[in-house]
Amino acid sequence: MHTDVVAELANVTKRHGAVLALDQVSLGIRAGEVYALLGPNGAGKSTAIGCLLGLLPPDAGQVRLFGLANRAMAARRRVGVMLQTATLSENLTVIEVLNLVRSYYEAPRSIADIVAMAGLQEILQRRYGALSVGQQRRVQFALAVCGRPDLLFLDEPTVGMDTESRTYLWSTVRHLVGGGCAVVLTTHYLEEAEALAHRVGVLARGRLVAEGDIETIRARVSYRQIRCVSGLDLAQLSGWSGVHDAERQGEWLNITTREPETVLRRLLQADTAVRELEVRRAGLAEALNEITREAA
Ligand SMILES: Nc1ncnc2c1ncn2[C@@H]1O[C@H](COP(=O)(O)OP(=O)(O)OP(=O)(O)O)[C@@H](O)[C@H]1O
Repeated sequence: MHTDVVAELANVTKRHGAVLALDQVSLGIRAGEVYALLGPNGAGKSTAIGCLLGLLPPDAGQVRLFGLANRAMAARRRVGVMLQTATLSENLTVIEVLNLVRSYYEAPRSIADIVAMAGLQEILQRRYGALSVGQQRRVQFALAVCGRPDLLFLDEPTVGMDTESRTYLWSTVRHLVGGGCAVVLTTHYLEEAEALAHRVGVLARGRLVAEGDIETIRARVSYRQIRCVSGLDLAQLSGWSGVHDAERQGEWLNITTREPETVLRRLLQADTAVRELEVRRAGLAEALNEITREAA
């Protein structure tokens, strides 16, 4: 085991009735990293988080936080959580909610720090229940960090947030992680995983089917995308050797291939007027699709 692992699932299996939600999953989250847990709906991400947090007892395997049993108070004190649902009193103002939750901790962050970290300046005196979804999300983030956690769980943290709030939260997360905090992130915004994650774990049908940094995961895709402006006939092009798929968007051609060199040579010969040529590896989305398809 890595010495700086702060949260760990070791061979964890968890069933919900007949559904095998986690199938012998082992993973470890290290201090100072963002670990993104990705995968399609129903893959087992929330179940994995529930097990790590001690909300769901595993049927088999071990769960440890900071090397301790995850229900140990000494471990739980060091954890901050922002789940998808939060039950907070609608009638309290934001500052009242913050002060209430701060009172649970021996050495909470100062109000000024929390306000700056979550961008709450404008809404401190507003009633929580009257805030927009994105504003409530910012308050929930503030509550998750107010006890100075060493391990932070962010479950779809930026759902409902506008672009500016999202970017703001990302920069705060980077700052926290720079200070040694570990973050477990689940998100369906792959842009968010690409922006934040040091490592990614991909769950599919309860199994951890891939793990590594973003580049390693992206490298699992064998396809390349060729994009260019060309007047070539789509039907003809689709029949070329090496072309997996081809589509036209106005004057643009998008070609998917596993043999970019072969296709490029022929393309340049067939159309000497080709412009705006671009070849790229498929993105994280295509990689995840391919990985979960293989797993199925
Ligand atoms: N309380 C429950 N009772 C029965 N089945 C459940 C329960 N909770 C989860 N499941 C099932 O376990 C599997 C894993 O669910 P889980 O919520 O962990 O997936 P997820 O990856 O978090 O999905 P999503 O992206 O939709 O949030 C799914 O098939 C789900 O239907």
